[in-house]
Amino acid sequence: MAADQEQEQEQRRRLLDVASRFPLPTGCRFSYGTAGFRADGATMAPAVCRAGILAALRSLKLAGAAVGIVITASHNPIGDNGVKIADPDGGMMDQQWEPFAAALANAPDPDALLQLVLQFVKDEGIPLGGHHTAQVLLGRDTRPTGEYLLDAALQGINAILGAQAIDMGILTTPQLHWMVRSKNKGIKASESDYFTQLINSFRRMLELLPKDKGGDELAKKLIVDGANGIGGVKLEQIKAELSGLDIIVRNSGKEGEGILNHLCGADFVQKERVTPHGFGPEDVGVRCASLDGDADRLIYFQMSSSSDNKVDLVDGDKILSLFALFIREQLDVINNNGSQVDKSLPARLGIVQTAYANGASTQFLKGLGLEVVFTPTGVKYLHKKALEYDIGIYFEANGHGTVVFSEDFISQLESLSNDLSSQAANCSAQYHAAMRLMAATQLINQAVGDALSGLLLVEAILQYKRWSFQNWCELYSDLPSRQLKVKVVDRSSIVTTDAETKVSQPSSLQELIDKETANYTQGRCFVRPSGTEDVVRVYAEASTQVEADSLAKSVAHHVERLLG
Ligand SMILES: CC(=O)N[C@H]1[C@@H](OP(=O)(O)O)O[C@H](CO)[C@@H](O)[C@@H]1O
Ligand SMILES: [Mg+2]
Repeated sequence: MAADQEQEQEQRRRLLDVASRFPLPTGCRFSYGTAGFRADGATMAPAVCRAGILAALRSLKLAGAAVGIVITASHNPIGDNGVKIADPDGGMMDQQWEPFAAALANAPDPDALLQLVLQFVKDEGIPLGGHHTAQVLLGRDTRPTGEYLLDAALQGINAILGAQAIDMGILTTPQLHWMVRSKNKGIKASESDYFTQLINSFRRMLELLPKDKGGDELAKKLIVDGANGIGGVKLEQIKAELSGLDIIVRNSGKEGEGILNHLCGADFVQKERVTPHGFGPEDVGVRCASLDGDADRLIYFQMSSSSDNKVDLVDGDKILSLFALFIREQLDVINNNGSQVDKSLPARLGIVQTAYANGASTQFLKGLGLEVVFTPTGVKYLHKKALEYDIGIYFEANGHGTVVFSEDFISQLESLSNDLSSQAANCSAQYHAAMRLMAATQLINQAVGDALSGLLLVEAILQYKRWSFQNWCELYSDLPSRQLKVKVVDRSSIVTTDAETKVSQPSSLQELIDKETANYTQGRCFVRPSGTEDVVRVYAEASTQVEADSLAKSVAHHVERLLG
């Protein structure tokens, strides 16, 4: 008993101590946004330290399962930084904990922080006091404030008795998520295990290419814009082992090559529709890809003319469409093979998009007979929805996305592959389709969207289909669209519904949007408060660029007038 009381005292002392080492500056307020906390890197230490406390508590609550912390601000400017927490399955932290995360980050003084933690552990039944272990894996990107913030996170984790922090080094966001997921599955979880899995499954995909299709070989050259972030660094490490591809990394993050996310990266190229820094006329006609600063976003592009720097863009919606076509094709081969009717693989395939998905992509996917559903913006919503299917494919237009397979589906696929491999059928189309799906489950990062693994799956599928960039780009034509940002006094005064496609408050705003939209052919427009910036976002689509611009502009005026 006395020992228990001592432990309890020690726990309180540690929490008070760490909170006084990272005081919250007056007037500072953190909100848990679409992807964790994000702000000027120099101001982030209190929030990151408290995220460390939170991650350790989360691990304690979940019987010591490993939880992850990534220190990154993704595509934001180099001066910013942020922190995201990964749950034991490798996905984003359970949303039910977000209010506590925000309250903890904003606790005004050490005593308030202690009381908050004590109340929370009581409510949640978390075994505080050092009798149980907790484990937190940490990773960070290449930002200059990363090391200092990593130390703040370590101090936060170490303030919880029984918690162990493991620094996994400088990583892409999806690498850390993959490590957390693998560790909790009891499989090898180091960086070299991650690379081996990617390289081997990519090789298997190429070994399974149809030999009899004919036609031109796909150009092997691929130029990757690494956004001067961590993704380019990692790709440089493995590119020599990727047979069948000739990868050139630009904006690779090497000293002197440029500034993180500045005039480069997936966010820049997708929004501006121009070439990133470091690309020029000699690259016309070459397949190119862009990653974002922490390599969880992927887009493709190609320059079509040397007279300007405009690009043809393949965004997340088209990557999703490519994955959907490929997976559906393999399922069709497996299930419609006349000679093996007894061997089928029933699978519910679901496509998950947000309101930002280009309307043409949704129409294309629905036209294929696929089930398409919508969630609010943010991977945490999309991923969760995708898990409801045997195979769930989700992407945001900006290039965040992945494919998830249910455990049940994977075990059925495994047993089907085993059955077929032991029969004369092992050279059949059905067997190859099953093997391709198996390789895809290994290649794609099922924890979270991953630009590196996504890129390799794209490349394998393009080779499988013998599609050039142009073939892919012409799958459907994007509807012209426009995104605008509006500064308002309080963006939280806008409340949305129906996966953010409608405004419920102020109600007069939705009436105005409807009235404006009705004036345009193929018009679609919605507004929502951003979860990462202090702005209201306006999105509009219409049959011409001029109309999309004009619709966005008139709705932005209404937002300004009502809330500015
Ligand atoms: C329109 C848009 O691109 N929104 C982005 C952006 O969220 P906002 O809540 O819109 O600020 O950042 C998120 C995190 O990176 C990303 O998931 C999302 O897609
Ligand atoms: Mg990112």
